[in-house]
Order: sequence, then C-alpha cells, then structure tokens
Amino acid sequence: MSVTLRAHAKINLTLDVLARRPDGYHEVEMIMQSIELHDTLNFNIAQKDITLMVTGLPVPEGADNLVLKAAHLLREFSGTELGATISLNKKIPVAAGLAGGSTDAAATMLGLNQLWNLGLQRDDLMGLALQLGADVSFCLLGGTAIARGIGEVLSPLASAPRFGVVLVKPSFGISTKDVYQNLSLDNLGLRPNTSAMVRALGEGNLKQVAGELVNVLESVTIQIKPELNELKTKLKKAGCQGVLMSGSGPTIFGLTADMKSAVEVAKGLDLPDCQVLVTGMI
Ligand SMILES: C[C@@](CO)(OP(=O)(O)O)[C@H](O)COP(=O)(O)OP(=O)(O)OC[C@H]1O[C@@H](n2ccc(N)nc2=O)[C@H](O)[C@@H]1O
Ligand SMILES: Nc1ncnc2c1ncn2[C@@H]1O[C@H](COP(=O)(O)OP(=O)(O)O)[C@@H](O)[C@H]1O
Repeated sequence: MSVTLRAHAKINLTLDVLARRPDGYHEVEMIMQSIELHDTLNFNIAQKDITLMVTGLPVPEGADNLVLKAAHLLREFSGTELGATISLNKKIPVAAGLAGGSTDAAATMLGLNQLWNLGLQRDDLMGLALQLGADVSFCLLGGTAIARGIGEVLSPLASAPRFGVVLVKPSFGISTKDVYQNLSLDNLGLRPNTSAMVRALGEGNLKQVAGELVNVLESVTIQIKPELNELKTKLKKAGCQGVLMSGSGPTIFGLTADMKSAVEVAKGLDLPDCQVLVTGMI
C-alpha cells in the first residue's frame, strides 16, 4: 500500500496582529490562501520504524523535520505500532513565509491516517495540528479561510478567483519568531480591513483585492531587510496589480489576472539573486 499527496504552500492576503499573549504567541486575524506550488510526499508501510528521505531543496532530514514530528505525534495519538517509509520532494522555498514545513506536517497527518487506516476525522487531526505549529491547522483545511486565534481558529471562505501569483524569494530566509518579537503593537501602521478583502474576493475583483492587500509584519521584516522594498517596486513595475510580503517573509508575491499573465510578468523580471516562481491561487 502506498499513498502520495501534494502539500500546498500558502500566501497571506491580509495579516493583522491583535494582541500579544503571555506565552509570547500573538492573536492574529488573517486571510490565508492556498496556492498551486506544492511539495510531494509519498508514504509506504513499514514494520516498525518511521524514516524520511528528502529530495529537491535541502531541509534537515532528522527528528527536527516537521514530517517526522507529525508522524510520531500521530503514531502516539493513535496507538498504532506500524511504521512508514516517507519520501518528501521539497519544492516550496524554506523559511520563506509560505508555510512549507507546516503544509508538510499537515500532509503527513492526512497521508498516514490513510496509510495506517486509522479512520481519524479532520477534527482529531486539527487537535494535533496546533502542537506542530500555528499554520498547520490552515494547511489541513486548505483553500481560502480567515484564521484567528494564533492561526488555528478557521472560518472557511468560498473559493477565491484563480488569480496568477508571482513569487519572489530572496536568497536569505527569515525567522518567524524574530519578526513577531520585533513587532511593536503600539505602532502597527496600516491595518488590513478583513471584511473588505472578503467582499473583494467574493466579487472576484482583482483591482479591489489588490487594494486590500495589507500585512502588519511587512514593515518589521523590511526594517531588517530593506532590499525587500525594491523587490516590491520591481514586481509592481513588471505588471503585478497588487504586491505584498507573505507571512513573516521574506517572500514577496504579486497578483495577476491569471497564470498566463503571471508568466509574462516573471519573464520581465531581472532578479538574479532571487528565486522567481509562477503559480496560482487555488
Ligand atoms: C507569520 C505566519 C502567518 O501565516 O506564517 P509564516 O511566515 O511562518 O509562514 C504565521 O503566523 C506563523 O505560523 P508558524 O510558522 O506555523 O508559527 P509557529 O511555528 O507555531 O511559531 C513560530 C514562532 O512564531 C511566533 N508566533 C507564531 C504564530 C503566532 N500567531 N504568534 C507568534 O508569535 C512565536 O514566537 C513562535 O515561536
Ligand atoms: N518539512 C520541512 N520543510 C521546511 N522546513 C522545515 C521542515 N521541517 C522543519 N523545517 C524547519 O522549519 C523552519 C521554517 O520553515 P518553513 O516552514 O519553510 O517556513 P515558514 O514558517 O516561514 O513558512 C525552517 O528553519 C526549517 O529548517
């Protein structure tokens, strides 16, 4: 028996921070959107051990990998004694604000639930997701959703239009923890209007969606890496309607009417130090 699953990346169309909790985490309100860009995971049954092999972009293969963390958590929760041989083909840039690790963790729980025939419901997996990371809950759900709490309280939204997405990932990564720690809650600057973004998505109006793209973490990351401002300007000049940093960064995304126009925008970009990827909203 073998199971193969795609683990999709996300972008944040809006991101607002409402409060800092005593444990250091932050209450957020954000509109999350799955994109076509994905890692691929394959699961095969094994007698006892859980092993991981990674191809594609380099990520640690040891116990710190979120795939192994998710697999061990699920095995403990379910009580099964079965093992698994897991392979991960990594395509989502790492430490990029695209939830690459979180989506692998979510896909691992879904894949092993099938492989081990555990019969767990999504709600059971949602309960485990938060132990792995704040974005794992959304990655289990996918699509378009408002995320509140620290990211685990989800309100699904109707499917968004399939706008094209150009991703620009600079060569450096950024630590999510550092970005949240450097955020001054008294000085957030422009805040997103969540309901206006929900309306714009519902109407399928790219110009309005572009006008509502706001992420309060953007200025924090740009303060650490000012070159992100130039990338934003270049993406706009190349023809993207709206441009924003995803999550804690450093990936910048630009929206276009469709994938075809995203390909055209990407052709016009001359960014030798960055990874440029064309994808789409799903
Ligand atoms: C900023 C966002 C936006 O979607 O995404 P990324 O940029 O990581 O993709 C998320 O809030 C990140 O979620 P995720 O990356 O899963 O966070 P975790 O691994 O649980 O936490 C990493 C660190 O970020 C901080 N953190 C995370 C989530 C949150 N609501 N408040 C926080 O303060 C904490 O300091 C935590 O130690
Ligand atoms: N399967 C995985 N894929 C990517 N990163 C992983 C994975 N497992 C553990 N990590 C670690 O998680 C950290 C955050 O990576 P990632 O989830 O890609 O970023 P982000 O939180 O910005 O979306 C990285 O430092 C990486 O070493």
